[in-house]
Amino acid sequence: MKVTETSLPGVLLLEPRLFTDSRGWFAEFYNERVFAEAGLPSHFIQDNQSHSTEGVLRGMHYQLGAPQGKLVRVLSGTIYDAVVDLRPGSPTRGQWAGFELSSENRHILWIPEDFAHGFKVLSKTADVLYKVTKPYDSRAERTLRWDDPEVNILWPGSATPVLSSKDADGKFWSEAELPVA
Ligand SMILES: Cc1cn([C@H]2C[C@H](O)[C@@H](COP(=O)(O)OP(=O)(O)O[C@H]3O[C@@H](C)C(=O)[C@@H](O)[C@H]3O)O2)c(=O)[nH]c1=O
Repeated sequence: MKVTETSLPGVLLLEPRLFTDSRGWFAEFYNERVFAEAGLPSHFIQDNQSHSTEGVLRGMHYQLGAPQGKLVRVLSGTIYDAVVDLRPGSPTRGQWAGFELSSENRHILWIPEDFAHGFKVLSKTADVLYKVTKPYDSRAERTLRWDDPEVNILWPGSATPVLSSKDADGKFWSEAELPVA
């Protein structure tokens, strides 16, 4: 597994080793020992999958006071995955980073706790699978606006994304309840 640091400390891009033969390929996407050696959590309590059509944008989501670490990968299609650092005291708080994840590149994104997370679907459809470290808690759930002008995530594509009503009502950075130390 190749592990690459990103512009946001703690956010890691993982590339599993591919074993190719005449039948196709094989790869380990999660290995408890390898994750522990890389300093990543090796205990995940839930696997989630979502299926979306082109132009759908889900995000930017976080759980206040009950943060989840997320391990994100794409089973089919291509997404632009974006994270915003919300960590109290972090030198990169308020900064974002974006990554193209696809079933072709098989990249995996590790997102630590206290990041807002979201993605936009760039292919006809996309299936996204992600493991989380802590339980889902709808009361703790918060949405930061995908198009907040202060954070200013540069999403690919010009069309207005398809949003849930919850995400369309996301909070601007200036008014959002953010994690505190
Ligand atoms: C996230 C989640 C949702 N649900 C339910 C609640 C709701 O009725 C339905 C759809 O939920 P949402 O609209 O919040 O789904 P979605 O917009 O896909 O939410 C997800 O977005 C990505 C970007 C993330 O990072 C995830 O952590 C999660 O917040 O599924 C669960 O039962 N368990 C869960 O863990």
